[in-house]
Amino acid sequence: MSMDIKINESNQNRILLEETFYVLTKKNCVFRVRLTNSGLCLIKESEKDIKEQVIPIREIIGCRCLRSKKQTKGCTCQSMPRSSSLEVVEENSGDLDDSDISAYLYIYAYIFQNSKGSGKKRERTIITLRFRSFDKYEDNNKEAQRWRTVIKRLIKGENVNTTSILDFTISNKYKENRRLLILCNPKSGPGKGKHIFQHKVAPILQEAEIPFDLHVTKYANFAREFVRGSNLYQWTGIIVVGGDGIVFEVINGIFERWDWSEIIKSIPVGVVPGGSGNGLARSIAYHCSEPWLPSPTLPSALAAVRNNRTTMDLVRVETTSQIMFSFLSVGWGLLSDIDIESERLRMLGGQRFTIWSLARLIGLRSYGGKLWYLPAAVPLLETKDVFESTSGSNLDLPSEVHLETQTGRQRVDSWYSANSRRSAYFSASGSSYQSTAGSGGGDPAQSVDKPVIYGPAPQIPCLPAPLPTSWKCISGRFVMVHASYQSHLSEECFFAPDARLNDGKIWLLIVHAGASRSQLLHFLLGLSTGAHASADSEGGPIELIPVNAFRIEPDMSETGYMTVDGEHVEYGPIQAEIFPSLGRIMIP
Ligand SMILES: Nc1ncnc2c1ncn2[C@@H]1O[C@H](COP(=O)(O)OP(=O)(O)OP(=O)(O)O)[C@@H](O)[C@H]1O
Repeated sequence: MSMDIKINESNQNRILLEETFYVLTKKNCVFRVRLTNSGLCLIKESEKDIKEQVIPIREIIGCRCLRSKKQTKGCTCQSMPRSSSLEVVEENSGDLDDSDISAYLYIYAYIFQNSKGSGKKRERTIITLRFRSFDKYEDNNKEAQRWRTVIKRLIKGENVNTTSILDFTISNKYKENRRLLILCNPKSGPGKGKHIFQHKVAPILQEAEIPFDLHVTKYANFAREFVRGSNLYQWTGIIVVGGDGIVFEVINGIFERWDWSEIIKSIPVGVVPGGSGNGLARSIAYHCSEPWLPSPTLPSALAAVRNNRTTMDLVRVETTSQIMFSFLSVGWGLLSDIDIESERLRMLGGQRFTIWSLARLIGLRSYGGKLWYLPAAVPLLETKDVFESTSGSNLDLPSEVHLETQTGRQRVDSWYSANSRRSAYFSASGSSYQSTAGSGGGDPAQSVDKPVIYGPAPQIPCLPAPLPTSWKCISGRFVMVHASYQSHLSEECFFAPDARLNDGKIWLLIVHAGASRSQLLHFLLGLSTGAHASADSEGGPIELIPVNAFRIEPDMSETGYMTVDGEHVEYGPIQAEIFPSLGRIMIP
């Protein structure tokens, strides 16, 4: 066992490529740059000392080979000298400077740094390596391309050995085989979806040299129809730029395809937050210990370019008229009221929830009905990615580093197990269902076409059928019943602190009508920090219970709101069951 670890460690640190570079502006300063399976190591040797910094491969997102750009002649009356900053272009550009035989390798990294006060933060760093050891550009380019190929393969998670590097010649240079579908909602949140994509995501895709096709949604349900009707196999991933509503459309569009099981396994979904809630994007960042800063697009953009993906629990939701697959929440009562009624304050972004929470607390409502739930049998097992900080004495790299060589040198998927565990109760005989109403967002009263919903077969009795005695039942009045399968319902709502993307549990929060206003205020304030979720809540006025499935039967003499992933669905009986790890999601 320990032998294996040693072999593995030495493999991680074996030098794949090494080169010496010089900093033109600093005399007697030499950089030895090494590439190993675990990262890019910069060793700075000066007269005074030797310093070293390793940039882990997981912090590098891409690299590009470029040439220097032809200098444009300055105006004759120009008195200032031309800027010394390097201008580079693509190898095949008509604008390149033939007189410079150097090949430049630009390496783009987003390095974790502990900034004072604001905790962990990623800083963009560009390392420029100038290859000019040879007399001809072609030979220098050959070297730069070799480095590029090794770095790209390492980013993709491939294990590169020293013998294969010899094959990384120009004719065998790295070719990207990924292509992303971008679905961007221009109307999400404060209406900045397109801006976010152009300014925050596209530049990172360009640095990573990942091609993409951008489709801007034209109307509600556009993304759902697009996913349902397109040849998705031309893309290796789907990036959604928007809020949870558009993610809901994409996921349900997948389940409206007969080949849903193939698509859900092979094409991961990534989300770049642009909505007013952004519960999924926030939960992914939390799951991966990524810092969440005021404009939190970086973790999502990084997830889009990396090859990392993980499984995510999905929940099959059944109402009297439709079946849908949910990734975030099912709600009845207070939080759903806030979600739907605050729509009119959409322009305020996330603030709308806070303002409407206070309004609803003053005019508090409760709803009568029955709640059944099936408690989760197995306790939660937490798996968490930990970002290690680089050890040793750091170089404190600035945001740009220019270096150059010396001249003149010579799982068995859960839906299968779900099918095999089909209970004797469910009524549907296959795994496709016809909705009787328009499924998905918008006004539930508005009936559109009737798409077939495919997906795994249910494991619980269908909605009107009686439930087994193993289910618990509470009958009474509720301020709310809200279920979540993610840690965060929105950027500010830390709903289920112990929930993880794939913990296999639905976290059911029950607020009984007996809860006092001060308990409710305490509860609402605690939602932002997770303080509301105390360990021994069971039996109290506010309970948080992990379950596998639940059913709500509201008293139909009253009216109210019900939501699935923040989308309005018809008021009435509703039930939900977990399908652990059914989805695939991109993670940073
Ligand atoms: N071009 C469009 N015009 C009008 N509505 C659209 C358009 N594209 C998508 N939509 C609808 O906008 C709704 C809301 O979008 P989205 O979820 O992206 O933002 P949000 O509601 O602000 O965020 P969140 O769901 O996180 O609160 C979606 O349900 C979608 O159906």
